[in-house]
Amino acid sequence: MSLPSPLNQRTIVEQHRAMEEQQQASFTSFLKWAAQLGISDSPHPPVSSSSSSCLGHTLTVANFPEAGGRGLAAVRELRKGELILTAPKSALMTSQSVIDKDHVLARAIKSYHSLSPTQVLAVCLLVEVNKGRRSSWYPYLTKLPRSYDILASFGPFETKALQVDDAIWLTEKVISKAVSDWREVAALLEQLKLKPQLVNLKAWLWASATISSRTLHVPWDSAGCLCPVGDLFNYAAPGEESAATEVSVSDYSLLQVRASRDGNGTEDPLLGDEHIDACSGRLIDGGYEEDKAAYCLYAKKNYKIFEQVLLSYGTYTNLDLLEHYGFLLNGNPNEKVFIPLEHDIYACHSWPADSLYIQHDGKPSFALLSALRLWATPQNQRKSVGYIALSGSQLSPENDTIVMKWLLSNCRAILKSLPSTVEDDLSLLEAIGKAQLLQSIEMPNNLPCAAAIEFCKFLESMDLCCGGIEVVLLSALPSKVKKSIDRWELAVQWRLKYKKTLVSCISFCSRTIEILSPENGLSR
Ligand SMILES: C[S@@+](CC[C@H](N)C(=O)[O-])C[C@H]1O[C@@H](n2cnc3c(N)ncnc32)[C@H](O)[C@@H]1O
Repeated sequence: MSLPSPLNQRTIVEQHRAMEEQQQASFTSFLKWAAQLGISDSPHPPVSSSSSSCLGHTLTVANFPEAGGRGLAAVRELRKGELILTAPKSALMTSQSVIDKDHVLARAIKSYHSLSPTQVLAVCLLVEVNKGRRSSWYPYLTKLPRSYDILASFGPFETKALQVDDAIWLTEKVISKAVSDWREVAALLEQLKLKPQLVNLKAWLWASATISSRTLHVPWDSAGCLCPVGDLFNYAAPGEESAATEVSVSDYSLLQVRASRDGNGTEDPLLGDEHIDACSGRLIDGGYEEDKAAYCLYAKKNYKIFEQVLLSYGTYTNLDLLEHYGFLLNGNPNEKVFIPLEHDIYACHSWPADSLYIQHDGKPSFALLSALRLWATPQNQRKSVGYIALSGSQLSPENDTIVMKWLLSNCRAILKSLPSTVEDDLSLLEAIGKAQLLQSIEMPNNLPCAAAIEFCKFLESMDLCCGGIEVVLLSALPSKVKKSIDRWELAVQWRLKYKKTLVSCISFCSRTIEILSPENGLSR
């Protein structure tokens, strides 16, 4: 196949422009609709709901290709702690608000007591989508993404591309949970006589991903709420903003805390806590405020005009971000790399397993270092030095050398056991990026062996034979292939970050061993 001719390229550009204009017009009417619901970025919203937009005083919708795509930008300088968006309770889409207005759904759902709050909200969402233009949420529903890249949407090829057992295990677990959740609601969806395309697994995955990646926490429903416009804020890791401000900001999880969704919606005890700004004595990101009967969002830091205004949905590793939101961060300060630990390492301390990891900068976590120091101590001496290790202090240079050597050789062994190297992954990402940019898949002839094999396997998994093809235009391919390329890229990016952290750990251990060596005079 050949690349588009200049004439065809012009037609594509024109089509694209026409589509953008159409989208802009529909967004303008969406923002007007939101204003009518009482959503506003002004601390003093107009009394009548005749405003032509809910934005413009503080925020505007903008595109940030490098940080989340569609998001919200400041239209003026914002001060930390300033109210930036208010959405009254009536503008929040919750299970209750949908069920209250739909008697058929209310009657049907009564017989399904065992469904979790998240399942109920997903059913409500599908019911509203099924209504089409008749739904009072229609302007909002049409602005939701058509598909998501969260782990539950990964296919077998993309799952395998994660390469690391823990990540593959988690992906398989979330996929099978999504399938079993769907099976549990299948009878209800049938009973509600939704259109066939809304009762299948694909639709269920879409609804669950919408909830996973967009709901805000509300105190009365552990499934959270969907907040038009309020769900357009992209994510910044908590703590990132403190570098730019004087007061350190506490970590308040604004979007729904995921742990609370697991099981039967048991609340996370932290959710009851209000995380208060040390200066203003007020919620930092925001939350539902009973006295105002509204969801109120506040600037987490000072913003310059046109800067993207971000929220911290919570503290997440890159795997968590992929699981719940379908993206990952470069330089995520909360990244954790877990490595396999032998049983006797666990047996000699009481640190929780999830505290034993390698940090994003390659250093072992406080607990991992402490646990390894104890494990590297002869068993009969552990009791007497236990408190020193627990306090984070070095037991001896020799002990630390053993620990660093253990870590170093384990990181090396893990890297060796993985099917591709850092260099392979970098080449693969370049090839994937080129395919996305040129909108065509071409098997590059200079790929390293492991990357070339994977590229070929991708083509085969998409039923695009690997051997004979030269160029396949993405625009001519089903969206399934384009989505798969995006997810494959995420998987490669994730495993590359994992490997880079192990490489940093190896460097850290080598440097430390060097410093501790007798030649440096630090050994006793
Ligand atoms: C609450 S929505 C934010 C608005 C979203 N960009 C949109 O267009 O509707 C959360 C989703 O935005 C994207 N996102 C948010 N923050 C991001 C970031 N820092 N980098 C990349 N994607 C991000 C992810 O797809 C995530 O699931």
